[in-house]
Formats: sequence, structure tokens, C-alpha cells
Amino acid sequence: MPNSPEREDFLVASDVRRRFGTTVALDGATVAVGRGESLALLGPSGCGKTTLLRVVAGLERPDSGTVTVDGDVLTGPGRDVPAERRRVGMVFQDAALFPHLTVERNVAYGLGRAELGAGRVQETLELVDLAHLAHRRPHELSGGQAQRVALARALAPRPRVLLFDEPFTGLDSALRVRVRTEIHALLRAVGVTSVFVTHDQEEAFVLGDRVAVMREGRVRQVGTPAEVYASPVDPWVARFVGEANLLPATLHADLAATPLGDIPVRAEAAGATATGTGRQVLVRPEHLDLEPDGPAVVTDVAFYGHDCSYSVRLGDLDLLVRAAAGPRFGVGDRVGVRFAGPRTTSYPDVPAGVAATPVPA
Ligand SMILES: Nc1ncnc2c1ncn2[C@@H]1O[C@H](COP(=O)(O)OP(=O)(O)OP(=O)(O)O)[C@@H](O)[C@H]1O
Repeated sequence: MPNSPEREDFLVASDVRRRFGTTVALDGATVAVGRGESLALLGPSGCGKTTLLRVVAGLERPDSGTVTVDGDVLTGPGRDVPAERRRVGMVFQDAALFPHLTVERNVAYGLGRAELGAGRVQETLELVDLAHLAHRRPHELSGGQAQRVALARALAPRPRVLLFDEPFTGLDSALRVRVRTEIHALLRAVGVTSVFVTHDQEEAFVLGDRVAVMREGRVRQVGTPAEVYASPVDPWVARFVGEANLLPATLHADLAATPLGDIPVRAEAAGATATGTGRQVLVRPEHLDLEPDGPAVVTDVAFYGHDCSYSVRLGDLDLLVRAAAGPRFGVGDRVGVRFAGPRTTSYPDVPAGVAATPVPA
């Protein structure tokens, strides 16, 4: 994906490959993160996210590929800067604090004499609003506080890049939302370049200024959360980053004829050669509306409070519809389904999971 002119690439991992025996963990993964930007690496279990993070940290040596930070080659042909000299910090899932050390001494751990003398520990504790807990030990902290101490410890040496490996997985869901919001705001205030690994789409969208979607050792798409959600490069990405209806369609220029009638598709997605049958069109559930008395039937209703999801059968198509209010219909009701969304994306009609577009560079 082309870089926006104002974004300066700061951390670049390029064509990184790593095998473990016959398992290909990274198959030419390429991604760039702007200075001060937060990037979420999103993908299913086993797609290579952690391996890529470990390669950037210097904890894993790739078979080939390069990693640069601010133009300095950290990993490359004939070059492998040791982890401790990279100035790349890492925050793990379980905070991994030293249980016998106070908060203050956990944060001081690994700092040099000059940094300690310059009041770096106090400064960092204040930065993450932990100064009042400086003398506590890890067992006297809540899960959220422990994660903030882990963040303080990673920030204290003033890293050039901060890496997070599923940092909120150990927290229960309410706390998780609060802590990730807090940490996101903090990182933004500090302006440190950061990469988050997660398999949770919602988490990736909240934490990432941009999101890199990984699959089978490659980065399939990079973009802002809104770009990736609205214009996924293929049906697999479309489904991975949200709920998706994929309707069979015949294209006529920028209109797709579907079982729901004509749906406008983006010209750039349609492409010069895209006219014809055998396409599929992406329709997000919130871009469909139900009306009473039509050819479809409601097969399930899920009320979430803030919105309501309907499963609807139309001929041999199963559709998902999301409405802001509800529930207005019940199981067995006959309904009409109407498209009410913006111009959308179409794909060649290949089985879901088969690459429909080239992998972006
Ligand atoms: N040290 C290792 N030895 C053998 N296989 C490994 C090793 N590390 C990773 N793998 C394999 O490489 C692939 C990618 O693993 P990786 O941990 O990077 O994936 P992931 O996307 O982070 O997954 P998860 O979300 O489950 O942590 C997996 O098939 C994994 O089993």
C-alpha cells in the first residue's frame, strides 16, 4: 500500500522469512510503521504475528529479510544487532514483573547509572500516573496497574519502538477495555512508535492508527481501520475484520445486480475488466434495512442492547442484518431486505479464502 506523503516510515520490516522445520511462520512479511504511529498487527492464531514481533525485537533471527529503525539496519544480510542494543521495548501478555521487587525497582531494572541519576524512574512513574504506587509490590496491584508498571518499565529506557504482544489478554473484559483505552491515550501522549499484536479485531481497531492484517505469514493489507473495514482487499480480509454478507452479483460498470437489486460498487474496485457475471459484492450487515412483508424470512434475532442482529433467509441466501434499534421483527416474520449503504467493494467470485487480489507490497 502506498505511503501517505506526510507519514515518514520509521520502523520497516521487509520481506521477512522464517521457517520452523516444515512450518512457514513468516513468508515474506513486509510492513512499515510511521514515526510516532501505533500499528496493530491483526491476524488469526498461527499467522506469524508473534514471530514478526520477535524478529523486530531481536529475539528471533529470520532466515532472510531486513528490519530497520530510523534508517539503521537492525537485521539484514550479515547484520543482527543484539536485542539489548536495539532500543526496542517489549510488553508481554502477563506483565512479567519481578514479584519480589517494588514497582519503583521493577521500573529501574535494566537502567544505566546515568539514567537512574537523572531521575528517570520517578519521571516515568509520573508519566504513567503510578508515582503513588512506587513502593508497592506486584501482588499488591490490580491487573490494570500491573500492566501500567510493565509499560513504565518498557518506557523507562526511552525505546525507539515499543512492541506489545497481546498485552490485555490476561485481563477480564471490562478491565481490558478500560486499560487499553488508558494505554492508547498514554502512548499517544508520549508519541512513541508502537506495534500491538492481537487476534481481536475490535482491539486492533481501537489501538491501531493503522492496522496490518496478516494471514499465513504475510501481511495482506495495511490501512486505517476505516479503510480496511470499508475496502478489504479480498473476501477473507472482509470477513476477518467484521461481519460480511457476500452477495452473488453481475457487474454493469459501477452497478452490481444482486438478489437485493442494484448495489453501487466502487469504480476502482470494479476495474476495467470486471464487467460480467461471477462476482461477489461485500455488504456489511449495518448497510441492510428490513421492512415488513417481503420475500425473506427472519430465522434468528440477537438483541445486544445498543443494536440488534437479524439472521434472514432470502431464497438460498443467508443474510445478516444489523439495526440500530430493535427488535422490530421476530423469528418467522416475513420481511423485505433493502440495501441502504455507501458504494461498496466487489470481488471475483472465488471461494472465500483464495486470494482474489495480489498481496500488497
Ligand atoms: N519456536 C518455534 N518452533 C516451532 N514452531 C514455531 C515456533 N514459533 C512459532 N512456531 C510456529 O510458527 C507459526 C507462527 O507462530 P506465531 O506464534 O508467530 O503465530 P501468531 O500469529 O502469533 O499466533 P498466536 O496468535 O496463536 O500467538 C505457528 O504455526 C507456530 O506453531
